[in-house]
Amino acid sequence: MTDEATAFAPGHVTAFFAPYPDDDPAVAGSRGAGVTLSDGVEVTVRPAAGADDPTVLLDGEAVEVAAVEGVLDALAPHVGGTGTGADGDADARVAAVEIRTDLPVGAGFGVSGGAALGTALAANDAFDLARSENELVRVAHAAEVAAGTGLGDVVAQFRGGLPIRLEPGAPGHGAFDGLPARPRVEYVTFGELSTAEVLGGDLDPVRAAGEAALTRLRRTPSLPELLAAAREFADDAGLLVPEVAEAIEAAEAEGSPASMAMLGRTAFALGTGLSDAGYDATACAVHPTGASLRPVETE
Ligand SMILES: Nc1ncnc2c1ncn2[C@@H]1O[C@H](COP(=O)(O)OP(=O)(O)O)[C@@H](O)[C@H]1O
Ligand SMILES: CC(C)(COP(=O)(O)O)[C@@H](O)C(=O)O
Repeated sequence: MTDEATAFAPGHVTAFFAPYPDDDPAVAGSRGAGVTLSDGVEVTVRPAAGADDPTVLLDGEAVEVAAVEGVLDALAPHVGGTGTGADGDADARVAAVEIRTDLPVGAGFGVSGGAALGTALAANDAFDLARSENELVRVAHAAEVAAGTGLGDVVAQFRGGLPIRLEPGAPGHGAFDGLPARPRVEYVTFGELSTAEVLGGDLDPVRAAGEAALTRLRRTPSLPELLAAAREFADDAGLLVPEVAEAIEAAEAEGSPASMAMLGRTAFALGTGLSDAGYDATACAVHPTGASLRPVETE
C-alpha cells in the first residue's frame, strides 16, 4: 500500500465549439461536440518527501502546464504549497506529478485538460483530500479555463464517449447529451495551434459557427451529421488550415467522414480513410466511460 495514485483521462478532440467566457471559471465554458479517445493522458501523483515545491514531469521532462499548476494551487495547502504548507498546516505535503501521454501536446487533443483532470483525481486519492468527483472536475475545469488552454475539454473528458455539450461550464452549470456510437477513429497531426491565441481573439464568428453546428447536430444526432457539422464549422469559423483541409479531403475521398481537431493542426476521421489515403495515421477507439482513477490491483 503506497499513497501514490494514478488516473487516466481520455484525449478529447473537439469537432466544433461555441465559446462562452465568464469571469467565474466554473461558469465559463463552451457548447459543442467531440470525440473522447482511448488514447489519453495518465497521471501519477505522489507525495514528494522533503520537497518545497511541486514538480511536474511530462514524459520524464520537467514542464510547465499552467492548468496542472492551477489544480495544485487550488488543492493547496495540502499538495501544492510550500513544505510546511501555506497556512502553517503541519500535515501539508508537496506533490510530485508525472504525466505520460502518447498524444501530441498542443495539437487539439486536450492534453492540458486531461493532465489537469488526472492530477485532480490522483491528488485527491494520494493525499486523502475527500473531494467528490463533481468538486474535482470543477477544480480541473476552472484551472484549465484560467490557464486559457481550454473551455470544454475537462468536462468532456470526464464524461467519455461522444459528448455533446449542451450548456457550458463545470458540473452544476454544464449539461450534456451524447451520441450513442463507438466508431474507429484515425488522426494525423501536422503541428500545434495555440489555443490561448485563438481564445484571446475575436470569438463572435466562432460562437456563431459553433451554435449553427450544434443546432444542426441536435436536429440529427448521428455520426455523419457530427462530422458534416464539424466541417462546416471549421470553414465558417475561419479555423481550417491548408494541410489539414487536404487530409480531410483525402480521407473523404476514401469514404471516411473527417474534420479538423479544434484546436490543433490535426485531421481526424472515422474508419480507415486517412491510412487508406496514405497518411501515417494513428488509429484508436472511442473511450467508453471517461476519466477515472486506476483501480487498485488485486493480483
Ligand atoms: N512540449 C510542449 N508543447 C506544447 N505545449 C506544452 C509543452 N509542454 C508543456 N506544454 C503546455 O501544455 C499546454 C498545452 O495546451 P493546449 O495548447 O490547450 O494543448 P492541448 O490541445 O494539448 O490541450 C500549455 O499549457 C503549454 O504551456
Ligand atoms: C476547442 C477548445 C476551446 C480547446 O481545445 P484544445 O486545443 O484541445 O485544448 C476546447 O476546450 C473546447 O471548448 O471545445
